Amino acid sequence: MARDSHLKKVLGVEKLGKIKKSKVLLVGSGGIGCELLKNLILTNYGEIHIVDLDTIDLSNLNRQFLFRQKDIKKSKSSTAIKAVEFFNNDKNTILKSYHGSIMDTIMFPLEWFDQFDIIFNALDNLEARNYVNKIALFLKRPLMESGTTGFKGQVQPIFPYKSECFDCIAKETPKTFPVCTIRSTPSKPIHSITWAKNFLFLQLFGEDVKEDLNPNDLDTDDKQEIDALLRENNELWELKALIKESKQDNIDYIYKIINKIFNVDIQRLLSIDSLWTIRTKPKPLDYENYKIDLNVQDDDQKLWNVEENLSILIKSIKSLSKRYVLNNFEAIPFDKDDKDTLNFVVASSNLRSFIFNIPTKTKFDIKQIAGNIIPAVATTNAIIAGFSCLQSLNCFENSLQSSFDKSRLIFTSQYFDKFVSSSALVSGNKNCKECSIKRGILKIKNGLDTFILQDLIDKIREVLKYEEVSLILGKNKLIYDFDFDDNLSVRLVDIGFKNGEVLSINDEDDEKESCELYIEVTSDNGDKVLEVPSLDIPDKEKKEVEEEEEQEEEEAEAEIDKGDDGFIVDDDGIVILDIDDDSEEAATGNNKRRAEDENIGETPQKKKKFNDSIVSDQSGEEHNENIVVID
Ligand SMILES: Nc1ncnc2c1ncn2[C@@H]1O[C@H](COP(=O)(O)OP(=O)(O)OP(=O)(O)O)[C@@H](O)[C@H]1O
Ligand SMILES: [Zn+2]
Repeated sequence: MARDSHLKKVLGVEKLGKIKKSKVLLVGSGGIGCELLKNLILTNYGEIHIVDLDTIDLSNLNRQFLFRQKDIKKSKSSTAIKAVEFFNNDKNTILKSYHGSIMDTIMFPLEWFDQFDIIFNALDNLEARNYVNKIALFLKRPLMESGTTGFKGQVQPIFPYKSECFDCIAKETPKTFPVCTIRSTPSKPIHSITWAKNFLFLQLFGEDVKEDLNPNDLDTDDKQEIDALLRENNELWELKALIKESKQDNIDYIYKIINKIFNVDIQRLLSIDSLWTIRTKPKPLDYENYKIDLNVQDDDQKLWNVEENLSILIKSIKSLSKRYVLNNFEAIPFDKDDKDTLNFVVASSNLRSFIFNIPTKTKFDIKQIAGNIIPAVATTNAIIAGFSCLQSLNCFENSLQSSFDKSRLIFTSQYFDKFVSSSALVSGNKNCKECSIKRGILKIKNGLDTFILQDLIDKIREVLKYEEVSLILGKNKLIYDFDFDDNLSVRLVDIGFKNGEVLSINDEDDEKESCELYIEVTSDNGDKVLEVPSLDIPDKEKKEVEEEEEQEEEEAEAEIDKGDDGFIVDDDGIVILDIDDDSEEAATGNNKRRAEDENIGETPQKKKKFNDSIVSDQSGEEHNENIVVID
């Protein structure tokens, strides 16, 4: 009761009344989700449904404060709602949990989402975030998007078709390196680690498929270098054969492997003069000069010397080979928590770094890098969840415009003099593939196995006023266009129409905008229904004129309205975070190697690259001045 009167004072009777009547969806009950669930209950939201696909793991307990040791292996969402009963002792809030992926269209069809007034995302991956963003667009439902990575965090209130959506700003893609940098001319610790984890380890203990190296993919025009790489590839295949035949009491094969990788291959690279005109030459490593001690400690905080790295590498190869042979040559996956795989990567990457005169790293550091770990900070999650809840209160304004005006994008960073900053919401990106097009629901009732594609196309022409269309089902299945009419008399069910699929409609004459329809399949004992929504699809030209007018209006408004609303406003002061900017821009001409060396990029034609998952910020979002988010 005390909470209720306090909330009344802070929020006002009217707003609190609306909150109490609201039903909201919380997606994810991990680091942010646990905090957010508590906040939403303490704000007296009427009904909260929480979805998570996972069970509780020991590593969650340090920050997902609703979970205890006894809960390990239990469903996150149901455990979370049991734990919060303590805050919900007046039963003010109705709670419901679901164990499953939010992208499961059978468990969570669009009409299920439709019951919610606000959606909160507390997810850790791009795919699910993109999916929920799309759902919010279909239903025009406010979405509070949030994410953290270490000290960095972000809350993005999304008002579909009014503010930027989650996809309006391109997300960082995993960082990649040219094959040649990794295989021939590494210059940073990350290059050595990527080589050890994504090349050497896979070659020796990965899937039993010989890597098919295509010279066109190599980002180099140097014939000698290409020959060296191809030869190295074949020889590695032979080394794998050595491992397969290995006998545990004889480790000569390990010395052969080490000699080949750290000596013979390096000698071969050294013989290619063109590589070393401006670079420091690598120094081949002769293992015979070092004393091997198989009892050496693999201390994770200390930098290992060459002898220690060699000894630990030998030990790890020995142990991995044994596992490989015992398991009938089944691939061993790299796992940061698997001592042998991690030691292999640490020691071999450090040895490569010694050879190429690159600083070495501790096991602790390499584990973070190779395991793609940015430690989650409980406080950042708590702060971001707090802001997500606070921002949701703006959904209860009397107009969408007012909700938009009051809401802020919130950022946290690792800079303590600017730990929190915020900026106003902006309109959606006109070129956003998600929110620049119209959306609606295609209702198919009792007729999935009756209606044929021709029926649907007739309706599309009649209702949406397209003349000639092309249709794509799901991500990329072309089911009809001007030159492809094979499906016209095929039943929708046989083409692949099903509940939760999305149908993209494009104008073959390129006069009208495209649109997307969510396919909703239902059945009862009633009539057969095939209903295309009327969407008023704009003409492309007309849309452009409207957009220009809109932009002029916005600019005029921005001139007048320069006030702030009491938040910590710091639009100009948004800090540029440590995004590594040796990104790969396009360079022209054949001089690929030089372009890369001078850090001015490389050719856009390059196809094969090593994927470095480290700095990938998988679910990452780039915002304003390179603020990145996730978790
Ligand atoms: N498609 C999805 N549907 C439902 N829940 C999801 C989906 N994808 C991710 N999640 C959940 O979102 C939550 C994100 O929380 P968090 O970022 O703290 O991750 P975590 O898996 O709990 O922790 P960590 O990744 O650090 O071990 C997780 O509980 C995860 O299970
Ligand atoms: Zn968008």
